[in-house]
Amino acid sequence: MSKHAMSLLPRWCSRVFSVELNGAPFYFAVKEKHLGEDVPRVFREVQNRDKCYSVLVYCSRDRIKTAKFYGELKDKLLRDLPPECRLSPMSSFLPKVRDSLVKGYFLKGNSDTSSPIERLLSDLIQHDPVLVCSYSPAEDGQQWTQHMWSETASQVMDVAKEYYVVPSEAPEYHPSTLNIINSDVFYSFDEAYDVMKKCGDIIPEAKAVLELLPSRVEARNKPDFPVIVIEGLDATGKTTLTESLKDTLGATLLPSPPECLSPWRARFDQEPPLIRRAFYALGNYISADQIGLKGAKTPVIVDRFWHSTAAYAIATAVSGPVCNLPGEGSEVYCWPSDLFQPSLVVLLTLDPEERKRRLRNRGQGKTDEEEELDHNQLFRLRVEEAYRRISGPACVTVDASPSADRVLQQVLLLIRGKCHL
Ligand SMILES: Nc1ncnc2c1ncn2[C@@H]1O[C@H](COP(=O)(O)OP(=O)(O)OP(=O)(O)O)[C@@H](O)[C@H]1O
Ligand SMILES: Nc1ccn([C@@H]2O[C@H](COP(=O)(O)O)[C@@H](O)[C@H]2O)c(=O)n1
Repeated sequence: MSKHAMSLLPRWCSRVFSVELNGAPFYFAVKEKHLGEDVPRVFREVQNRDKCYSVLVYCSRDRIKTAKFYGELKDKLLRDLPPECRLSPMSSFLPKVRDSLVKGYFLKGNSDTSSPIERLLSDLIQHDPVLVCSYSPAEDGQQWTQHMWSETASQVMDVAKEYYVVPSEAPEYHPSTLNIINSDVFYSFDEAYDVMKKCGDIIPEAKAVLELLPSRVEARNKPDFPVIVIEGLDATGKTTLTESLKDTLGATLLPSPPECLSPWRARFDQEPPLIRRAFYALGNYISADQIGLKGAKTPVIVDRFWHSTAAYAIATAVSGPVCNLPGEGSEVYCWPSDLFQPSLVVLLTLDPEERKRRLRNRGQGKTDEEEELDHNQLFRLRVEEAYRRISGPACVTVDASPSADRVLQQVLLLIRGKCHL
């Protein structure tokens, strides 16, 4: 067994395992002795002929490689596994222990597919950073056991220990919340920069992004003029409002991510969350630099900023209903201490049906995340709630359903109240 896999073992019996079936998580744990507990739900409906496996990707020191490999693993499994084999997202974590989450996949096959599945897993365990387990009924035929596989110099064996699987309670928050900090959301320039720098060897575009970054964060003075950020889901009217604010206030309008990143955006949108989110986080620091420059001469209006970066990242990392999000007041919602704080952040909200109507009328292409917003009402609710929970500055919500002019007047009132313009 590799030394990385060994490091997962000392607290193996304290770990909780989660398998996501049709979007709902099922939790189980393992025990060395069986004390008459139930069979976990995820195994209850498994037929006698079925066989189950887990493939967990343990985190090597190279986070970039691990993140890339996790995405590639899914493609490989989908491509090489027999079509009858069912693949579900899986994770394992130590409750309440930060950064303890490891992700992977749960496979369900049957006696006809077990040989090709096992051949593929044997190959994986010898070449890739994975920990493989198989699950089978215990001798009494009532319980299920987990067998951990181990690779030796020449073969793969289901070695080590046999554990019983038992039901486990759902954690208070979604397990993904354990790893959000500095993997999905970056709280300092240095953390995001570090990821982008390490990408340089495998993603040539990363070098071009690094060259665009300001040399020193917070190097500029605080802007003399107010800086107003407009946030909201797509088609809530940000572009319409920011254009009007620019004209009415004689302000400078800055889009986010900044225009200089446009050539690289589609490239980074294809990358796993660690890399993609580092790209957007760095975009905010470039915007902050531009804000410092322009804000010395005019008020500045920014179309999206940090709220968008954090809210979309948190809402994507966590699945299921809004109650799965990290609790209100969690450090996950804190503003990065080294990032410029705008004078006012306005969040435009809109009834989902009206938003869809505006999207249809506009008739433009949509990004995958925008498609997701359309199809997945829970995702939309999680993004909106994450927006509301971010603090330092918190956003002020404005109903965007009245006419464009009424929305403009409403926001001007807020700006005049808060920014003395
Ligand atoms: N208050 C409003 N009432 C009715 N229609 C509006 C209003 N504001 C904007 N629209 C229309 O809704 C559509 C979406 O608006 P807009 O492009 O400003 O949204 P957005 O938030 O910038 O979207 P995205 O983030 O996807 O760029 C446009 O066709 C726009 O003309
Ligand atoms: N500061 C920002 C701005 C945007 N994003 C991400 O971009 C997507 C929405 O942008 P649109 O141009 O389509 O409005 C969304 O996926 C955000 O995650 C960001 O992260 N930070």
